[in-house]
Amino acid sequence: MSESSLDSLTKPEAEALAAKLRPQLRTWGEAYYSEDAPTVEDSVYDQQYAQLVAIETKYPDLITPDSPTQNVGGTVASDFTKVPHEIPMLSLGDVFSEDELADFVDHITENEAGTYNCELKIDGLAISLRYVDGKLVQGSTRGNGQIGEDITANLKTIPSIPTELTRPLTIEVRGECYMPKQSFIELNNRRDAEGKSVFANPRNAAAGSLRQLNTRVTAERKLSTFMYNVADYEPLNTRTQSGLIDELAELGFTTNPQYRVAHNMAEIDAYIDEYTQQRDDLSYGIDGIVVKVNALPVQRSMGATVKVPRWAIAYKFPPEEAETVVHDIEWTVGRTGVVTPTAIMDPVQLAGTTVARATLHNPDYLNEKDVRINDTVMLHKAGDIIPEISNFVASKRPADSQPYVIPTQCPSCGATLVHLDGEVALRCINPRCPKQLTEQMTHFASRNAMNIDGLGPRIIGQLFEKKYVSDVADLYDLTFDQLVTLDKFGEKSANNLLNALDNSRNNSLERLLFGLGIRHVGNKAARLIAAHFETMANVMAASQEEIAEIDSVGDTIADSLVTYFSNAGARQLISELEARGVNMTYTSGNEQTAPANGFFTGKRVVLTGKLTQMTRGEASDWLEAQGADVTSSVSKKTDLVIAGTDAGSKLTKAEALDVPVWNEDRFAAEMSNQSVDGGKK
Ligand SMILES: NC(=O)c1ccc[n+]([C@@H]2O[C@H](COP(=O)([O-])OP(=O)(O)OC[C@H]3O[C@@H](n4cnc5c(N)ncnc54)[C@H](O)[C@@H]3O)[C@@H](O)[C@H]2O)c1
Ligand SMILES: [Zn+2]
Repeated sequence: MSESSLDSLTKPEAEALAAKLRPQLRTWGEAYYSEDAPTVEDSVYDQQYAQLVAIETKYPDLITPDSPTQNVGGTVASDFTKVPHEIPMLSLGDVFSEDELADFVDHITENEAGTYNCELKIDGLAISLRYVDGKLVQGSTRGNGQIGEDITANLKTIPSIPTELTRPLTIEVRGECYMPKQSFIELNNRRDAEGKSVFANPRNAAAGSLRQLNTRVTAERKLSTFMYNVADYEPLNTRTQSGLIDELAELGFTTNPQYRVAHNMAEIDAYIDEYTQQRDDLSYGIDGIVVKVNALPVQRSMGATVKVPRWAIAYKFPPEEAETVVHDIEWTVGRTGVVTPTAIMDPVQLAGTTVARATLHNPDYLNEKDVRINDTVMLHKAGDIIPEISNFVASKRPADSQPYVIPTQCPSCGATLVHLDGEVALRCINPRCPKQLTEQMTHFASRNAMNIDGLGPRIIGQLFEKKYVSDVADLYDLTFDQLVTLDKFGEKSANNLLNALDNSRNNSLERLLFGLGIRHVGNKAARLIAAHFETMANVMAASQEEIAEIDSVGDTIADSLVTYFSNAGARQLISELEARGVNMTYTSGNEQTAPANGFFTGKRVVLTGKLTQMTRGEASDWLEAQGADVTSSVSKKTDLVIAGTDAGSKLTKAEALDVPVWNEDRFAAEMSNQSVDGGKK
C-alpha cells in the first residue's frame, strides 16, 4: 500500500486493517515456515506485509508484540531438540526498489562513513554451526530467531560443512543452507512422477530436506552451504565483513566468492545490475542482494531491532513476469502411470529463457488455478527456476470460455484414470499401457538399472511401433536384421546395442531389481534387498516381514515388492528374462566393475569403530566395488579412515599421521551420492 492510499485511512480504519492483516500473515507464515509449503506467492505475502509495516510506522502505538513485524518468522518443531541462540538469528529488512535502497545507504553514510559489502542473497535457509576447539559440536536452524532446532546429524551429511576447522577456534558460524538448482529440478520431477506435491522454491525444498528425522533423506537431497556470518567476531583476525568471508574460507567453510566491497550507491547499483543479468547462470537460486556495512565494529555499534540488523538490508529482485496465451493442456503418462498436465503456450521470454510449457502438476492444482484453453496467463519462475503460471488474466478471458474438463481416460491407452488412496495425482493402472511400457523400458535400460548403452526413448518408441518388443524380456530376442531397419540406425549402432544387451545379462541382481521399476524400490533399496536375499528366487519367495526386517528397507517397500511379485504377469516376466540368460543372482560383492576413476578408485581405506547404518562387511564390500583397497591397519599410506562410534587406536593413529577421517554420516552421504549417480564413471 502506498503512503497516499494509507493516508486516506482514518486511524480506526488502519487499526482494523492491521488486525486483519496480522492473522492472515501468520497463517501464511505457518504454511511457509512449518510445512515448507506456501499457500500464496511470496509477492502476495510481501505486499500485505508492507501494508502492515506502513500502518505500524505511521501509528507506532498500534504495534502489538505478536505482530509478524516484531518476530523472526519460523517455528520450532517438537520433533527436534531445542537450541537457544544466545545471540539471536535475525531476519533482514528488505527493500524492493533501488530508490529505497539508496535511502537506506544515504542514512547510513550520513552517520557512519565507510564501505559496504555487497553479497548475493542465497535462496536457502539460515543455519548456525557451533565449533569448540575447532570441532563441530552442534548445528541448528534459525527457528524463531531465539530458539532453533538441533539438526546436527542432518548437517553432518552435507559435504561442504567441515567437521573440523583448520584452526582450533571456538566459534559460532552462520550462513545459508541451500539446494542447487539442478537438484531442485530433479527433486520436483521425481516428486511429480511419484504423485507427490512439489516444493514451491529451493528455500522450502532445502528446509524440508534439512528438517528430516531420517538423516539419509537429507543426505540424498544434495544440499550445500555458503557461510557468511559469525555470532561474535572476537575469535577472528579480521574486522571487516569482506575479510570475514575470506577468513571463513581459510577455516575450511564454503563461502560465496561473488561478494564485492562498494564505496557508494553507484557501485552498489553496478553490482545489482551485474547480478540481475547473471542470476540465471548461477547454479543456485538468489532472490536479491544484501548490502552490509563492511566494518564489523560499526555493525556492532549500530545493533539491531527485535527482528532485523540495522547495518544490513536486502534488496529483493522484482519478480520477473511474462504474459502469454495457453493453447492446449497436454497430459503425459509417466513410467508409474501418473498422468501429468502441462500447459502449452505461445513462446515467451522469461528471466533469460524462452518458455513455451509450464507444468500444472495435477488436477487439483489445475482446478485451483482455473487455467483454461485460450486464457491469457501471467508466468513467473518458481524459485526463479521453474516456469509456472501465476494466474490467468481475468480481463482477457474470452466470453465463451469454458472451465477445463479433466480427462477421465489415459491419453495413451484410453483406460479409465483413477486416484489411488490419498494421492493428488491421476493414474493409468493398465499394465499394458504403451506409454508406460516405453517409459518403463527406458528406465530398465537406464544407467543405474541395466545400463544398456544406446537404448534410449527414441529407439524404444520404434521397437514398440514395429512390434519387435512388447516387454523388456523381448529385448533379448532382438536381431541384427530387425535393428538395422530402425530409423537412422546403422550396422555399427546395431552391433553396439546387441553387445550392450548381451553384457547386461551379466548384471548383478540389484540392477535388475531396480530396473523392474517396482514402486518405492529405488536403487539403494534394490541393492540392500539383493545383497540380503542373493537370488531372485529368494526375493520372490520372501514374506513381507522378512523383507521389512532388512535395515532401512521398511514396510512400504516390503509391501510394494510383495504386491508386485504376487502378480502372475510379473512372475512370468522374470522367468522369461531368466530363460534369455539374464543373471538372477547377486554378484556385486566380487564383481570387477569398479569405476575407473571414481573417488575411491585405488584409495587405501581403513574401517574402524562401530557402524550403525550398515555392517562393516557391507561397507567394505561397497568400498571394494568402488575400487578401494580396504586394509586393516593405519599407516602413512592410508588415504582415508572411516570411523564409526567408539573408534580406538586406529583413529588416534590416523589423527597422529594426519590421515583424513570421515564419520559414518559423511561416508553414508558419499555412498548415496555415488549410488544416485550410478557410480561416477
Ligand atoms: N509465500 C508465503 O506464504 C510466505 C510466508 C512467509 C514468508 N515468506 C517469504 O519469506 C521471506 C521472509 O523471510 P525471512 O524473514 O526469513 O527473510 P528473508 O529470507 O527475506 O531474509 C533473511 C534471510 O536471508 C538469508 N540470507 C541469504 N543470503 C544472505 C546473505 N548473504 N547475508 C545475510 N543473510 C542472507 C538468511 O537466511 C536470512 O535469515 C519473504 O521473502 C517472504 O516473501 C513467504
Ligand atoms: Zn494408459
